[in-house]
Formats: sequence, structure tokens, C-alpha cells
Amino acid sequence: MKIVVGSRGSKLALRQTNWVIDILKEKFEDVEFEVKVIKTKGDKIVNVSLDKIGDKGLFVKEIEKELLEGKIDMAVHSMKDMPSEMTEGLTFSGIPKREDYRDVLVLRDGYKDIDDIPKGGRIGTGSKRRKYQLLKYRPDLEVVSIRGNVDTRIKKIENENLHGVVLAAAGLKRIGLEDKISSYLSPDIVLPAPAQGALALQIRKDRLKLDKMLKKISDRKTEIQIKAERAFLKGVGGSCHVPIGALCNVIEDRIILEGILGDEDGSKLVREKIEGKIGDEETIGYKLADKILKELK
Ligand SMILES: NCc1[nH]cc(CCC(=O)O)c1CC(=O)O
Repeated sequence: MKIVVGSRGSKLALRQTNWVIDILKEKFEDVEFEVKVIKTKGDKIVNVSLDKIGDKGLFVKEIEKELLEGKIDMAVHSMKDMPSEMTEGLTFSGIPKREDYRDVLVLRDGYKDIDDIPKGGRIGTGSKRRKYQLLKYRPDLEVVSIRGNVDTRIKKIENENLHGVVLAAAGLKRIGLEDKISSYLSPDIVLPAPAQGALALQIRKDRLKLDKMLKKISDRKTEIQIKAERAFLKGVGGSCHVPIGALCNVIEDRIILEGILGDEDGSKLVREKIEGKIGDEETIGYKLADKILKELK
């Protein structure tokens, strides 16, 4: 039996895909795997800020087409890049254990953390979620819009004369650049993107055997967190034009979901939290979305 796994071609995407394949190989010794690299629209547009393109699923459409046509059996994506609405005929299968969900600062030599950046310092990020939360804590900072893959963004510290950039810890750890991390941003300051650090294994809905197999590498706690955080995302009907963050903490049989939502120009930013019990992830996600939407009005 052979499973063809579709992936974007970036270093991070390929690392993620091979990480999943390694876990699967350990469990299913006689299954063969082949990686198929697929170029997406998002990979072709380089110099435009993502929130200016504003196309949901910019990095996934081409991959989803190959799944539907049976050209690949499964696809590995960063869950946080997946639209909240699932494409007809497709589904997510098991969700492997989440990597670090935090955002981090990669700073110019000599600077150690957010409080150490000089007044008026320049920080690069293309994400409104990161931008407006940073500005809430440090209104004096100048946030510069950047994009590109992880390596490119780190290089922009030099090229664009920045004090630093904000990135996901997960991405840096996965590509072996953990030592570039200057400091971790506490979720109290910057709430991560819904599902940040988690992967999505996407398959065609009718592939029942494959689904059963992939569910064997699913992590229960991650599943709970992602269910709650993505229900919140769906509930607020969010896009990449507005700041949205969510983080679900699981403590024994309780879940604590925190969410943040703002408007396009960051003039309003509402952060709230709801508690509940395991099993009610989706209800809690939608409830938190309603609560925050009401406050934003
Ligand atoms: N938006 C791009 C993207 N998609 C997933 C990751 C990192 C891995 C993850 O967050 O799961 C990144 C890079 C980043 O935000 O720094």
C-alpha cells in the first residue's frame, strides 16, 4: 500500500509533512509514502501583503483539487492557514500533537525581549492579530508590514532595518531555527492564531479506511483545543482582514477558551474568556464568538 501525500514546497511545509510521515511509518511499518509538492496561488504571489490579497484558502485550493481528483491521498497543512469552512467532499482526519502555540520575537542582536525594544522601534509582521496586540502593549512601536516564508522574514530584520519580527514558535522549531528566538510572547500579550502550531491532515470524505488509519495518530488534547478554537473562528466569521486570536487551555475535564477579535483598523479589540467542560468545545467556541461580537458592536 502506498499513500501519496500532498504538500506545499516551502521548507516548513515539507518539514511538517515529513514529520507526519515519520509518525505514520512508525505505526504502519508496511505502508509506503510519497511526497508530492504542489505549488499554490499563495506561493506564487510574493510581494503583496496577505491582508491585501484577501483570498480565503490561498494556500490550499490547488492541493484540495488534487485530493478531490484522487491525485493525492492526503494533504498536510498548517491548521491555522485553513479556512473555517471545509470544502465540499473533503474532511480533516486525525490531528497530531500540537507544537508550541506561542508567538515569538526574533530580535536584532543585543535586544532580548519586548520591553527591551527602544521607543519607536520597528517590528515586522503581516498579521493584524500580531500587530494590534503588540500595539496595545507597546503603542509606541512602528509595525512594518512584511511577508514571505520564515527565512525571508528573518532576513528582513537586516534588509528593512527592523528591530525584529514576530513569528510562530512552531514554525521556527520545526525548521530547526529555535535558536533564533529572542523571547516568547506571553499569550497574555499576544493571543495566538486559532490552531497555531497544529497540523491538518486533510483527505477525501469517502476514504474511510485512510481516515481510520490517520485517526490513530491523533492527539486527544490537541483535538479538544482545535475544536474549540476553530469553532470560535467560525463563529466570528473571521478572515485575515481582522485580528482574530484564540487559545484553549485544557485542565483535567475543564476547558478555558480565550478569544480576541478586532476591527480592520484595530481601533477596537475585544478579548474575553469562557470556561466549560470537555465535550462542549463547539458550543463554547460559538458562545465566546457571540459574546465578543456583541461587545464589538
Ligand atoms: N502564516 C504562515 C504560517 N502558517 C503556519 C506557520 C507556522 C506554523 C504554525 O503556526 O502552525 C506560519 C508562519 C508564522 O506564522 O510564523
